[in-house]
Amino acid sequence: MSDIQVLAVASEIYPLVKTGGLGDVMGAMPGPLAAEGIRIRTLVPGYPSVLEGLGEGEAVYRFDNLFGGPARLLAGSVLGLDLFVLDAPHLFARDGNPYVGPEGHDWPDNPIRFAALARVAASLGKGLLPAYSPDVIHAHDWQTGLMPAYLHYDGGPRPRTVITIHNLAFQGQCPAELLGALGLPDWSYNVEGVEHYGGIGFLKAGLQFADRITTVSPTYADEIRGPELGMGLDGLLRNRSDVLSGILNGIDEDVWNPVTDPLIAARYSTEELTGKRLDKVELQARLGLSPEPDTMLFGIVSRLTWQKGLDLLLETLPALLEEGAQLAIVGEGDAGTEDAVRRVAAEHPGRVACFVGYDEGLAHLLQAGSDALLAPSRFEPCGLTQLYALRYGAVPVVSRVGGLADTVDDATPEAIAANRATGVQFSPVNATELGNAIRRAAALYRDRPTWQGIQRAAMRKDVSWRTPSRRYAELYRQLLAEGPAN
Ligand SMILES: Nc1ncnc2c1ncn2[C@@H]1O[C@H](COP(=O)(O)OP(=O)(O)O[C@H]2O[C@H](CO)[C@@H](O)[C@H](O)[C@H]2O)[C@@H](O)[C@H]1O
Repeated sequence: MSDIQVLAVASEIYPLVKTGGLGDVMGAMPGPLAAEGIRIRTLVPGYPSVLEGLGEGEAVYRFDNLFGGPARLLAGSVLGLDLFVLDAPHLFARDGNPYVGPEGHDWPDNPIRFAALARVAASLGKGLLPAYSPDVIHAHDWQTGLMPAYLHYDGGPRPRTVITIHNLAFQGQCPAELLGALGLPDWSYNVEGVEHYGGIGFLKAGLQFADRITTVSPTYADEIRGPELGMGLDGLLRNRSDVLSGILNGIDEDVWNPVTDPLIAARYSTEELTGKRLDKVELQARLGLSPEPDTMLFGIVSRLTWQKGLDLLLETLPALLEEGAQLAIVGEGDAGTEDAVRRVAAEHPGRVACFVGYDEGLAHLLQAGSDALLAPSRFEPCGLTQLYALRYGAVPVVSRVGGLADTVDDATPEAIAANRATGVQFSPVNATELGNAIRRAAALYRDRPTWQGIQRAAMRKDVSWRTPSRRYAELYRQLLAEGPAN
């Protein structure tokens, strides 16, 4: 079987640029997929951190005027990742977060910035570089949603297309007046085209025109077909049910491995957990929690948004403190939630601590040092922090939604007896049930042999890319077996 060439396009890729799980997935997928005969090259924006990581790169195309300024397409490889980097200084030469400016608001020209990215991906599918012709173009999230729409309106032969929803909450909506500026024809503005609730919907356009739609867990693939979690796109997703599927994320086992992790204080394995205790002491010291290695420590590392249920956790805090436990929070996000987290930490010195900001090393230490990892999300397409937690023996305590439901085995008496319990699940998602789950986890923690059994089962669980990469390879092969796109 010959290799399949896939052009992936996304606005993040770890380790060059990451604000959350999207970056991790884009950085982790190409390696395992290569073993399945899938060659992935990823097109990403030339943010300063990306250009710095790329070094020289080879200029393979020059645009005199790409959406308002000159640009270059660079090709190169970084740490085994084959990249195209869109060096468009008028769009991407901005420090800090890729999406928001220093005042914390979205960059006003985000529609143009990401239309340019999608346009270049589509053009690569239409022969921009004679030496490179991808079989499939795979878009990820709203930033790249216009790619299948451009190919549709360009007409003529084109590669097959896939779009993956990493988070339906972010849809990329902009005013209809931008249609021309985005390079879309007048007739694209209708409900069967790019129109979405009286504007232009980037993600909507992708979902409308991609040959296949995937999301990052089977349960989320079901949930988004319903009005509750469909976020206004459930009707479209129901109509396209025959091409929609859920493929779980895996983790990068080279980056997230407690046996080798250089970012934690002490390394450990399923057989030898002593190091984990040292990591807990280090985490307590780093965050200013009382140095109590035997006290149960709950951790959470998350974007601080409504999705992630931080407000529920703060409401449930009395239950956690009544159990005598400690809480470590690492995250950044909504200003109100950031303030609430700081306030709670100040009110409970030594018992609750937080780091408000982004710190990759601390995220690793939190996984290594926590006894239990909280993920009380209201919805969760897949979730990576509970997968890292499984690998690091930080027993996940999660809401039973999306990928959390699919990846954590609840510690029922039967599951414990059968040695397959790997965490604690709760439902429905509210503060009362979260409180009950925290109490249940604390009771299990006090029963040391049972707790260690759960920890070890968690650490042994396969959270690698092995199965997911087979599923993606199958998807690409099925798509190509259907013959030419036009
Ligand atoms: N303050 C901080 N400092 C350091 N690291 C931090 C951090 N806050 C978060 N992180 C890191 O960001 C990543 C978060 O990934 P998740 O998949 O859990 O959620 P996210 O909502 O970003 O991703 C979306 O996309 C992914 C990928 O498909 C889906 O799994 C998920 O459900 C969906 O919401 C983890 O690597 C975590 O350690």
